[in-house]
Amino acid sequence: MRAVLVLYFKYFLKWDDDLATSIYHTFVALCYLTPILGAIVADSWLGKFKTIIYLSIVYAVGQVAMAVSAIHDITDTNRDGTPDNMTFHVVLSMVGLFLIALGTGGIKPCVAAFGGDQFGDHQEKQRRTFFSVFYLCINGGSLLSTIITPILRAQDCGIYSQQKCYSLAFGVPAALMVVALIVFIVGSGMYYKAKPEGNIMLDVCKCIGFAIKNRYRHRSSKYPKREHWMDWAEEKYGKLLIAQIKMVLKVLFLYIPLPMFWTLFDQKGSRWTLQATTMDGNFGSIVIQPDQMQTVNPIFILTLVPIMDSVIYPLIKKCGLNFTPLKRMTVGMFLAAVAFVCAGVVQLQIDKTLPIFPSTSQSQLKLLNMGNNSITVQLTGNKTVNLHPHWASDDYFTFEEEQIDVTVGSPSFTKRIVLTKNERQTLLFPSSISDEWQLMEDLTSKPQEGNNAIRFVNGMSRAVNVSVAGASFGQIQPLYFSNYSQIKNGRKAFTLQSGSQSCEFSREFGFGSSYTFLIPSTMTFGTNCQESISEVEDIKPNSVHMALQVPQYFFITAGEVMFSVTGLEFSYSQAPSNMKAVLQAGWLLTVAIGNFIVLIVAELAKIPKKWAEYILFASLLVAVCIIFSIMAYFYTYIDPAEIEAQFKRKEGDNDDDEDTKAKLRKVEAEMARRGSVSSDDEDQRSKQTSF
Ligand SMILES: N[C@@H](Cc1ccccc1)C(=O)N[C@@H](Cc1ccccc1)C(=O)O
Repeated sequence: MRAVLVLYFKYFLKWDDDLATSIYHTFVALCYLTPILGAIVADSWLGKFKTIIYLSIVYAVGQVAMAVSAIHDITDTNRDGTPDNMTFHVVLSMVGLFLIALGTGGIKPCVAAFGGDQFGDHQEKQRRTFFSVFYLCINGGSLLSTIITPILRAQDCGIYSQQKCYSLAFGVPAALMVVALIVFIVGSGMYYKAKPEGNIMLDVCKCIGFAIKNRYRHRSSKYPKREHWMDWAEEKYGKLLIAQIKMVLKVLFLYIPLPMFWTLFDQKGSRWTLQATTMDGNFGSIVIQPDQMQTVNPIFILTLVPIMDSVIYPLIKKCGLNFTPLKRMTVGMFLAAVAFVCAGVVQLQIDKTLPIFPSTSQSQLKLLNMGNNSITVQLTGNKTVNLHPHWASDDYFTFEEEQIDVTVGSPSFTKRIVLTKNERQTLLFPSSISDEWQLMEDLTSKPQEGNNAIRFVNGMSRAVNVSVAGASFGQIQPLYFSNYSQIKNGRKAFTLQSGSQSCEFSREFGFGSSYTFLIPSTMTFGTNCQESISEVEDIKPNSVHMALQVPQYFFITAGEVMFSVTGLEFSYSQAPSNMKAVLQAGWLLTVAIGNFIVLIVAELAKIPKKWAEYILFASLLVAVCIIFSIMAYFYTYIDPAEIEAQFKRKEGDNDDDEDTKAKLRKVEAEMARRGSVSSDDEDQRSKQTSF
């Protein structure tokens, strides 16, 4: 759905680029923030199973709302193919997106934690595999949707008029979501469903608040220190709750540096795609568009996750190395930094091929002879150029002056030309040099999105109409020129028409070039005018191949597998039983914060050299990686189920309260179900050094 969202905003709702991208990013950020709500609902009230079901319904309703909002016929009363009441479509789609974000919040943290719940403590390996499979599924879905949804959107549909079918692109995922929900409900009897234990988040907040207040009240040195600041809640709250809060806080503290990973990771969708627009995407029989390069990430995930799980990790274990989850995450961060170094190196190669555009104190000029005779042109600074008929100077001349004298032919004819600073221009010489000279504004940057910028100069004495599939250059007046039109890569056939006569010529285009085509006065209209048209290359096509981005995608994805898949499993295994979904949401929060940092960094990091920006990001991540590895060094892995059992047992011994004893029996039954060793074994106890 995300794959076509921006296009829906732009072409259906008719929003401009800025509004479309802002709403898109807000929606994505909301999708990673709402898990906090979903997790609180699951852990405190509904339990994970019911939360997944209810919020999947919310999600499906949101998706249906999106599909309905994209039916143009609903408000197309005059049947001209465009909606007549745009407010209806905007409001319905915003409601739809809000419901989807809310639904995502319920599903994402709960599915991961609910999946984890299905495994006992003796099934650590299987649980790890589950998190890998979970990740594979997300990426399989992501890959399929990026391929299928644009195809669905490209279909024409409608009752009164046929338009691009956004409703199908939103409707098919809605239908699939309903099917998935039914499958999930049908399997209900097969799942283990842990019961929620009341409003745990409220208890947690109250307990933390009390500990802080109590610590402040006893700040005087006459009170003995306690091992942990949370121990100041002991007067009012049970040891178990305090121990559980300590577990969560320890993990959350460890999460502080993690958003930096996602800050780099999320830039593959923005900076790396922009980088791809300055590269050549021709892979022989297939041509890759810049934004399609992003699919390399899920493709690599689908191959790297099984390789890591079945080859790399076992191999490392065989070598006798203890590759703990936190070590994996550290290596993952480091690999992401390597990916950015690769991106920097690729950028250096690209920079070498980019044209040198004029600085703020310079202007650049190209000369184009429209006439049928060679001319000699002399420019200020003793620059002399011979221009053949219908020919242009090879490159631009750079000037620091604001105006220059241009002298042509013999007997010579001189004109003073006023140049524009920071601009590129082309000076057109007509056949009869005493006629008016035209000055055209050229591009001072590569055309956007890997497109090619094309324009025509009409050297004929009659108007010519030029068109190409998907673009029209309009009617070009004699001895005048057209505006630029953006065309995609591939072979393009142009039709030139003057009165009842026409002719065609075609040409292959790469990525990111700019051409001026001259229609000479000598051209005769026939079936083919291929030979007659002169072309002037203003900006060379991209020459650094997009395949050079593959190494950076490989490293960032390898980093993602080590960091993200491990992080999901780590968040589950280190969370107390009643806060599993909450810690999953905490993990997703690091993704959300990373997304926000990207927005801030995009504004702040205005380094003129792009390659230096990549290296800066890589260095920042290495610094964060070092901080994280130090924090990880001091982290002690725990077995929350075992700790909880010990506390319950102790509470049960000291307490005659039936409720506590019932809770203890429940925990022990749960431990037995999970196959955990419920013993007083000293060895077991010593495993949890911090508690
Ligand atoms: N490799 C990415 C591909 C992707 C991007 C956007 C949406 C779906 C997939 C990926 O797997 N991203 C995951 C990362 C993630 C984070 C937290 C919990 C589970 C997975 C994503 O869902 O964004």
